[in-house]
Amino acid sequence: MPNLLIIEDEAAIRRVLSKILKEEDESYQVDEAADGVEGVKKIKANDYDLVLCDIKMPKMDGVEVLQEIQKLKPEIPVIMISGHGDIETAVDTMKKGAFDYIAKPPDLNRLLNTVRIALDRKELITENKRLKRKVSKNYQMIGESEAMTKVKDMIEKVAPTEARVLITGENGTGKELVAHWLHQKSERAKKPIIEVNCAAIPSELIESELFGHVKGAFTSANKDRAGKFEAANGGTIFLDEIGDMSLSAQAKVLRALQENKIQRVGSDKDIKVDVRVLAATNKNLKQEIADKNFREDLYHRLAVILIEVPALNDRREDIPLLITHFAEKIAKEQGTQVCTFTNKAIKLLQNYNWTGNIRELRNVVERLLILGGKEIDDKTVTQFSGK
Ligand SMILES: Nc1ncnc2c1ncn2[C@@H]1O[C@H](COP(=O)(O)OP(=O)(O)OP(=O)(O)O)[C@@H](O)[C@H]1O
Repeated sequence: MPNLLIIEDEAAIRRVLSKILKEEDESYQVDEAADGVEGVKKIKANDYDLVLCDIKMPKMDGVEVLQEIQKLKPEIPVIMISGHGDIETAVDTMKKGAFDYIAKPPDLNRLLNTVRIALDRKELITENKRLKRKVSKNYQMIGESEAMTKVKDMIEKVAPTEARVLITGENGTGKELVAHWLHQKSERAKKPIIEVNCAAIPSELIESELFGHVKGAFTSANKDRAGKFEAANGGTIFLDEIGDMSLSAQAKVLRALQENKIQRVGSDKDIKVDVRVLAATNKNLKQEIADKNFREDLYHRLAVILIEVPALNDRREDIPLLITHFAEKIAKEQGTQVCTFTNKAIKLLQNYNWTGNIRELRNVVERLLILGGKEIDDKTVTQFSGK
């Protein structure tokens, strides 16, 4: 239900605006303030999705109110209402951050349109914030073992630089998580991180996926299309499972890294790109080089910094923390109660041979939560863990 506030000293205009808005949409909750001071007080006390604010008012004028809102709650869009004499001021308020302005007497269509657009934008901003919070929660990195501390320290050091990083480690150890942290803690964090799973894309499509193509480059290319490198411009590209990339794609990636230029498939026009490259693999690339499956020159370009993510079996001391973390997370996702694990149950899980690493540990915790009840003991673990 959108909450709107009208700040206007002329009672008649306040009433008209309020009526128009309520008639337009029954869900609009419209509140009123008779001057700037009252308006600011209300904004401090309540959550509004939109403020309509007159410019000329006694006590505190609209420009001051706007500045106050931007200090208090900058996410609220403000639409200024201007009289004949203050159109110039109204235009000026837009430079100061007002969403828009409408002239008195208000044109109905224009007013409703502006209100709708402002509310949509506010919703997008809120949604965006929520998603960002969710993403950063999802990418929590648990672990205080020596091995994990080393990884975290390395991330802190390397993330703000432009260095390319090769992340190695077994499946499910958290390589993708490391890549996201490197991006989030870099200057490029405001731009996207684009992930490409090189193993999941057929080799004949990988070049077009990475570099895009022009119409007619191949049978199904019915229009020009940008690739992932262009999409990541200004940000980061994360080439996951790079050990599975075809040799011809490797040659093109090498060129992109050497020259910061790419060409769409089917075109010889160079496109400049500014992309930081992070790559990950669970393969032993040195062995792949020896077997002629991976280019040595590309390896050296990619592995400026190497981060090796330890296997879970090499950092068992993190297992109790991870169990609690996943137990809480899963309970939250499923809306169930958080369950506890007895010391014996934790010991048992600590001593397993984890071949699927953290991903496998999460699955086991989930299975136990579903089947085991409120307290998980060693017997339940033996019964249900499926190990
Ligand atoms: N240190 C950690 N703390 C909490 N969760 C983690 C940690 N490391 C990994 N995870 C979680 O474990 C799962 C697997 O991690 P991720 O996908 O990063 O592994 P990966 O090494 O990239 O796997 P793959 O090689 O299969 O692509 C994800 O759900 C991730 O959020």
